[in-house]
Amino acid sequence: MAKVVYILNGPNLNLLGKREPEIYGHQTLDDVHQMCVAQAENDGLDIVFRQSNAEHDLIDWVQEAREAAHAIIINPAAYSHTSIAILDALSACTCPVIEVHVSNIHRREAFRHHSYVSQKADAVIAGCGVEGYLLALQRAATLLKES
Ligand SMILES: O=C1C[C@@](O)(C(=O)O)C[C@@H](O)[C@@H]1O
Repeated sequence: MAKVVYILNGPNLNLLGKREPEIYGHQTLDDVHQMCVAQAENDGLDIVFRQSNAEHDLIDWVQEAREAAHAIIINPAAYSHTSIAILDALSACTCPVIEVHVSNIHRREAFRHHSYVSQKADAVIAGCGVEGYLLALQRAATLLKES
């Protein structure tokens, strides 16, 4: 049976492609979803791809992934910098967690430099544009092959 990777996206990522394209690029979240489906197929992985602007949805989905996923890829967006609750939910998971940021958060405003989620993440990918999602999937596939 194929291993399952949850790919969770936080607030405002529904506006990818329209929002600050000079920072986040021109590809939409739907494009990212399609790219991830194609790569996951190559790696023999099943993906669950979701986005919400609500912190509680992300927490509920991480709790769901705790039972259902073999790995979690998460772009918590602005909640990276504020949400101890998402960190706690991820900390309750035993599967690999990979954090993705489209932009290089370390080259931006100081308030973006710290991510609570990074404390739990096995890997952090930032500044690779939406390709970061594919790199995260590649890493998840490697970790799942090793396990
Ligand atoms: O919404 C986002 C997107 C982001 O997570 C990124 O993907 O680069 C970076 C965050 O600082 C920001 O709040």
